[in-house]
Amino acid sequence: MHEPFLHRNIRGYVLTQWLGAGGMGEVYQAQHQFTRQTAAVKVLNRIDQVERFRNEAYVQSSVRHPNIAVLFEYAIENGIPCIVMEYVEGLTLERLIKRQGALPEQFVWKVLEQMVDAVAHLHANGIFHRDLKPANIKVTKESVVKLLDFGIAKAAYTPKLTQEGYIVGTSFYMAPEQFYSKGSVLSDCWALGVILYEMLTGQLPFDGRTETETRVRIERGDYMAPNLINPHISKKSKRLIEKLLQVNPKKRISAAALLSELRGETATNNLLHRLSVWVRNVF
Ligand SMILES: Nc1ncnc2c1ncn2[C@@H]1O[C@H](COP(=O)(O)OP(=O)(O)OP(=O)(O)O)[C@@H](O)[C@H]1O
Repeated sequence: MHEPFLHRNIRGYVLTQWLGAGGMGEVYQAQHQFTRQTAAVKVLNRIDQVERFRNEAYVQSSVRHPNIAVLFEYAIENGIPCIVMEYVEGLTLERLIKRQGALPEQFVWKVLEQMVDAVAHLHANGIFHRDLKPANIKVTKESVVKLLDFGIAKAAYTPKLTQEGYIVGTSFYMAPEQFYSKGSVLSDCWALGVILYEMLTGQLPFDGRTETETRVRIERGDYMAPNLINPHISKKSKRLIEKLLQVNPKKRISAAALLSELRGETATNNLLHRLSVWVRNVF
């Protein structure tokens, strides 16, 4: 394994362990030489991705939420951009589902509520994540959820990162409208529906033998009823999946409305949520 930055010191953080490599760079676990604070350091290894990397840092630093990994700093070390962020222990939801298959419904609800809370917070701040998938979500031993990856998130100041017609996101989790470059924050809600289905059944709702077959199924909203795979799924979960996997984004439930529903709140509270967002924006 090639681990070019292992043992290096980046802004006082000594890189102690290689965690993995993503589309843009290598991620290491690190420890601060004086404070002993643990961090994760992402080192850019594709110079053509520098705009995207900066965007990731910009988006991640502009939000503060208990279910979103905190960015500590953006550093340039010997000309190489690095992101120093909160280290999140635990497993990605992807590993958890691969290991366990369908997850217990009570646990799924706990995970879902935290995911939706984080996504509603992003949306309230004008951020569209665009790449929600189990590999970008970590769950700790205490069942705390953290969103990790903001590489292709879109905020108001995000530069145009993709070429015209280039599809952004991972196709299994993509909403129908994203194939036509018409994605919006509601496309994140579709991805939440796919993730919810996967957590409850251990299977993807739209999984064709080819990319085209997957796309056709997504565009038709053609998925097997989740209770045919897992008969223990409650009616409430099934209804939520239906509300999220609506082909027409106008008919899809928003993250804020879903959060209220999960918390058993009323439409009044939904209004209060919108009011608190408005107040935050005034300040
Ligand atoms: N803050 C973090 N704390 C702990 N582990 C992390 C953190 N950020 C990333 N990782 C881990 O590092 C590895 C690489 O992450 P990275 O986000 O670069 O890639 P990816 O999600 O696999 O791919 P891509 O960026 O292309 O979607 C993954 O195993 C990921 O779980």
